[in-house]
Amino acid sequence: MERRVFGVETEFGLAHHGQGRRGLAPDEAARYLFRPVIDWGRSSNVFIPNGSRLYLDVGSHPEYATAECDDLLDLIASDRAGELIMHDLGQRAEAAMGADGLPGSVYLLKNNIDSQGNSYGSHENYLIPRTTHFRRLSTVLLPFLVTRQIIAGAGRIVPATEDAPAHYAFSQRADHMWEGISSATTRSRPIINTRDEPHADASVHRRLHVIVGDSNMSETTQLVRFGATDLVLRMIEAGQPLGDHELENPISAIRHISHDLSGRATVRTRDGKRVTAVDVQAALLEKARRFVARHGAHHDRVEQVLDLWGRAVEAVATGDHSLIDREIDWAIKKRLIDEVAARSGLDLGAPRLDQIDFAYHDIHPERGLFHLLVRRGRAERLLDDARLRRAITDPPATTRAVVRGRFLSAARAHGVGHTVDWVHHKLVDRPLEAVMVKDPFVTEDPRIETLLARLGGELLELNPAEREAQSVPLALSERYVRTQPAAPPEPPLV
Ligand SMILES: Nc1ncnc2c1ncn2[C@@H]1O[C@H](COP(=O)(O)OP(=O)(O)OP(=O)(O)O)[C@@H](O)[C@H]1O
Ligand SMILES: [Mg+2]
Repeated sequence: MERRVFGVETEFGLAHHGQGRRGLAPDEAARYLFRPVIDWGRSSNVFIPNGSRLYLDVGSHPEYATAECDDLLDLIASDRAGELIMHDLGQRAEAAMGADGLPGSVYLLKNNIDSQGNSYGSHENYLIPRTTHFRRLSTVLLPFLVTRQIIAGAGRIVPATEDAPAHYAFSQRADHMWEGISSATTRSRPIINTRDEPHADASVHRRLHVIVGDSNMSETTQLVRFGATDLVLRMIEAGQPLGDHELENPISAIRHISHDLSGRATVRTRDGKRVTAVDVQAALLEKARRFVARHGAHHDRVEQVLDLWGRAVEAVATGDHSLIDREIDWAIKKRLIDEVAARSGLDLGAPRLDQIDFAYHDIHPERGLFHLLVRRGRAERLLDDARLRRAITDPPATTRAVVRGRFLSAARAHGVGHTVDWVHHKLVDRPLEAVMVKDPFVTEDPRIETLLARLGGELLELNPAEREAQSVPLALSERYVRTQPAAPPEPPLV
């Protein structure tokens, strides 16, 4: 595909630590967290002006799904904006709890395992042509995803069991995946979910739903995670021969690989060979390099993706983690844990190191250890604060998220009931005029403008300072005000 749509959904861990008393249970804390969202949108499942979705399912893992992006940096910016939005909600929840006589601290973690061992996800979405052969997803993409943890894992201290001492693993999610490819619900945790909900023209496209990834704190790790996956998909789509690494048992392989930091653990392929994660990644990387040399780079970060992908594979193969310990989450975090362990004479089973593991994923910009490492120059960034701040309010400029953001912001300014999802745009009073935007690459739609024009009145767009000054979370700030009273509206069709 020349242009691809990407989206990533992140579920956050949530905890409340009470001051001088027990903290709130996570579901109660979640209710506080989403109070401004419900006040704003009358629901705990809303699309917001930047085109993304905020969602609180039953349970207590608030979710943010980025708007559709067709550019990797937009995707990373939108995902990082999600963290800032959650942090803003967290600070407000903390204040509201305090006002209700429940002082304490709200913790929001962008990781995948809570202290009870429950797992929650970071789901990737890739638009692919419907013609992509399913078989190649299992022979090429699945082995790529099973081994991708060595280049994009978030790392984790695994507590001691009867069989093994405490140790450091590549991945947070690996031990929590149960199937290879399946169309079952995401609850059964297939690595690739084939549920057919393309949010696009179903005769042309599929939405590939990848459940296996770890949530990343590091922007550079995200770049290699999404960028390498996109390159592998491009090669599959181009019909490029990529060898066959189909695994005999992807689920035992993903666990086995995660727990062996030497990268030398072997797993069996369907045709009886034994391969390591390094073998699989190095082979696909080499193919990708040749593919790019032949076809050219399709975006301006391709070289950076290939370079970092290469260094990550080399770091694991040689054990020289310093090649990536400012850019890849598992290595950034491991370096910190190793230093504290050495300085304090602790072994990996020590509770203090466990706390560091969690605190790395704390999204609080001052308290979170990943952010501290960035400030100390020990972790790289790709995007500046201004870009992240824009992504809180503005949709990515090159996809239909622009249309969604415009529609819902305008409908709000007009004070009319409306519903939207990834594809649909509807005014409650005019259900027959609902507009479906199936093409995720369009950025304007005359039917939407016609529909909005029927509401009469002029809208004035507020500038960033005016949006900041509103008393709601910035992500929920109004984009327009109406400057004239509405003309008597045209009667709806029904
Ligand atoms: N046509 C598309 N192709 C690829 N990704 C898309 C497309 N349309 C939307 N997306 C992305 O897919 C993600 C959908 O997130 P959402 O959480 O709503 O979906 P879901 O996982 O199917 O639903 P749920 O979480 O309720 O199970 C978003 O990140 C969005 O940007
Ligand atoms: Mg989702």
